[in-house]
Amino acid sequence: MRVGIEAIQFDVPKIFLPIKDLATARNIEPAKLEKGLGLLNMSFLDVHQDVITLAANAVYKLIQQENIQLEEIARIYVGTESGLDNSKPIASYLVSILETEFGNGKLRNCDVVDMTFACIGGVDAFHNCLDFIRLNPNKKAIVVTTDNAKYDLNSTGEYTQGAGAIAMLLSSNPKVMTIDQTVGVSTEGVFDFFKPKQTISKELITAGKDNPEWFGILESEISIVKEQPVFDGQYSNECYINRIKEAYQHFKVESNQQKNLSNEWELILMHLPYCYQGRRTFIEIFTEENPDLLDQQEGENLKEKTRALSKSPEYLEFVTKKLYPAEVASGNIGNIYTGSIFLGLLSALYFALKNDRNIAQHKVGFIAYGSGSKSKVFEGTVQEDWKKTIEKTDLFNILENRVAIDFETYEKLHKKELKNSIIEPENEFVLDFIENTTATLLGARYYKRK
Ligand SMILES: CC(C)(COP(=O)([O-])OP(=O)([O-])OC[C@H]1O[C@@H](n2cnc3c(N)ncnc32)[C@H](O)[C@@H]1OP(=O)([O-])[O-])[C@@H](O)C(=O)NCCC(=O)NCCSC(=O)C[C@@](C)(O)CC(=O)[O-]
Repeated sequence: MRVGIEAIQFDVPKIFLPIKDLATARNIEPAKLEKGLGLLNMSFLDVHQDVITLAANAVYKLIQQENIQLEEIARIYVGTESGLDNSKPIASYLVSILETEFGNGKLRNCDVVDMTFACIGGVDAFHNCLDFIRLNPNKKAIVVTTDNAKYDLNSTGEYTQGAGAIAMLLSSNPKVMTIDQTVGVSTEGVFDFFKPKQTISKELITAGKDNPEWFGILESEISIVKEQPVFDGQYSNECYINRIKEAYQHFKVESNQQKNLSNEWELILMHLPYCYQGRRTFIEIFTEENPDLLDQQEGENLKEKTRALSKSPEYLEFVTKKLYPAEVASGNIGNIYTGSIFLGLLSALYFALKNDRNIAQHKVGFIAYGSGSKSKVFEGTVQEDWKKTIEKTDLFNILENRVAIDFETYEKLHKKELKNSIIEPENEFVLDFIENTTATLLGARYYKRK
């Protein structure tokens, strides 16, 4: 049976910080970030936004674009690692937001939930819903990924920040792409990047009561989830590489394909925690799959030869054809955690469309990663009708029309010091207020469309 992606949409903040401004302010050579890591611009949330507004905007656009009747949606599964509540999922917020717009009770029989496993939680929600459709081919599901990839100021994660949401309609009428059932997996329990509940003192909670970052904390409680992760950057890279190599091998075994898959795949879509992480990692697989090319490289040992191969015309041509199309949006947005791999998919398809590349019926490879850690590798096939839906997303024009903010504004937004929006919201969902007086609703978030 054919199941997969019928349509896709996205939402990102209308503001961004140019990476060279961050580099200058932090005394980092701009070339390191721009040429070394591939970073150009970084999306950042405006005052009226959070991960729920991003998710709601992406789903709203998907519903309008595809003229979806809410009653026909059997599932809304959210992948996120930026949950705003330890009990009530983002999916539940989406139900009330969408019903306010499209009619009360329309999602009463819809199964909704959030799934969390760092950046791979969106892929988990995606696979879960695809399996559901395989069992129920007459049903449809929406998978939403939404995250605010926020790191501490002055940390090595700071220049990899980003924010955004992706919404996908999954069905047995996959006009954009079919997704195969076989999945390669590699898992290991590690601490490369995580968001532990931070224990803080009662005094600090009282002092911070008016800080929106700590909303909803009762004075009797002493734990909060901090937005920013605890992480070890270079170790997380190591985990990323190891998991991906293992999942890739597992995929070959599971799918009975011992051939060179990277040759078979027309496009390769990887989780991109920053733009060039995919190309800096894939060289390891390319090396194993091209031993003759490796032998031709200069160098005393495997490490030196691999490095030489990574700069070779053959690898650069491979990167330009297969990896670069997915990098275009990433370099202009930053990490969006659970949505990063799907943003890569949208970017690659939009890029192919704009460059008149004929990719219908071609196979693409997905390589997902989530810290903690897990990688999943799987395949999809682009469908004949892919162009019509992808064109409607207007991806590159929307990115082009965003507004740059200066470094000072960025720092104030990061510290939540601003009260007024940088860009007045228009045709979008906004966080209206957070209840802070009624005891039984303390911390409840309310949204509206402006
Ligand atoms: C990712 C790191 C560790 C990077 O750390 P870093 O120290 O900023 O950069 P680096 O030293 O690893 O690499 C810099 C590159 O720039 C080059 N360079 C240097 N100077 C120049 C110059 N002048 N001109 C041109 N190039 C220059 C330099 O040569 C090198 O390239 P290479 O030689 O290796 O190819 C850091 O940004 C970080 O800590 N990020 C946060 C964690 C992270 O993103 N980890 C990635 C893997 S884990 C993951 O993907 C999961 C995650 C994070 O998404 C979370 C989740 O699952 O929920």
